[in-house]
Amino acid sequence: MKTPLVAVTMGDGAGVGPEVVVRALADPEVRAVCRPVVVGDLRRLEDAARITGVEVELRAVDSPEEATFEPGTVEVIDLDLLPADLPFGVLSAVAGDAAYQYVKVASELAVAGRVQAICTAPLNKEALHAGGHPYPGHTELLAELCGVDEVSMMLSTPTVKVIHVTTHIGLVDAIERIDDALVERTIRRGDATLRDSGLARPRLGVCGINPHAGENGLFGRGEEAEKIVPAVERCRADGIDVQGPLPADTAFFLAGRGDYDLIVAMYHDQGHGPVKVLGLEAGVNISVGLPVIRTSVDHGTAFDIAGTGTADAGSMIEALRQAAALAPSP
Ligand SMILES: NC(=O)C1=CN([C@@H]2O[C@H](COP(=O)(O)OP(=O)(O)OC[C@H]3O[C@@H](n4cnc5c(N)ncnc54)[C@H](O)[C@@H]3O)[C@@H](O)[C@H]2O)C=CC1
Ligand SMILES: NCC(=O)COP(=O)(O)O
Repeated sequence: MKTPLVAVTMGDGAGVGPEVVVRALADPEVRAVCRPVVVGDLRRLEDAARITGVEVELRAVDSPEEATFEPGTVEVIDLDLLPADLPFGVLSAVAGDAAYQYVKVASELAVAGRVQAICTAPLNKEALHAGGHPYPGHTELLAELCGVDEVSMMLSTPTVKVIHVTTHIGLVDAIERIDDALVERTIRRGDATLRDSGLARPRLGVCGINPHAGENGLFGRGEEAEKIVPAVERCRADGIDVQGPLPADTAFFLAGRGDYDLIVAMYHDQGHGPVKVLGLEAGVNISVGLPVIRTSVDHGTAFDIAGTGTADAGSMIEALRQAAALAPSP
């Protein structure tokens, strides 16, 4: 049986993306579960292979259909957008624009059904903006490229999974944006995703916004009662096994203990903080609500170590595995 075709975007060429891509695609376990085609810059990937000491042959192809997936070979749709002397670890508009172009090509391939999933290496949001693409991140960019209004970010680790009600907006704006309808849609999206992955009755815990989930009105301005309780009640009435609002720290403690399959976090750092404590290699970012499968590393461009050959490819390897697991049959 054929494994899924996965378009792997190289991310920001000045970051660790090229290094984690070549490392991950040389991993026999990854190659056993998917047929990867990189969308990026061939020369940059050759630099990364040299720096990391990974022995692979990099080969340009025009399309996924042309790729042969021979062992020891990594095939690349070479957009050739980066200057040969692009320094590692330095933010640039040219690398930000290139990162955008890789995602655009990968999403076109996925929407057309020519690959079964996208797996993204990290882009730098400031570089993306400098390159003329003012998206908060991949999630919002892919939503637009795929013609979808709302997508949720899920972080998946073996210990805990988190879906976010809001992500890339300021904290004051996030609290303003959260309402019961958005909380309800996020709970339903998270529940459906876990059911699709084979869990018959996922157990969800929903975080409050304020410390101690407001402690019955002691902290905050009643946001839990207004924005979260009605959503939880409607979902429970429909048979979803969801509890909350819970104090966020308690929610994560309980999830770590095994009481919940999925935590619903209200804002970016509420969900990301606990996941990052588990280690960079543990986390995979999954976009929930796109018409295509997209997974990603859960770390950034790491400009401080880019070009040194020390970047850990664990998150990229796990992101590729999960892309393959979630992808429809080719
Ligand atoms: N999926 C994506 O495209 C993501 C992109 N970003 C973007 O990356 C940029 C930099 O973000 P930061 O907050 O500095 O986080 P970062 O994850 O790039 O770096 C934080 C720390 O983790 C280390 N680190 C990161 N990845 C590593 C790896 N694979 N192996 C070993 N060490 C690693 C770095 O060296 C640094 O010390 C920002 O523009 C951010 O928006 C951040 C997260 C995800
Ligand atoms: N903190 C995760 C992150 O910023 C990644 O976002 P995205 O690029 O996957 O939208």
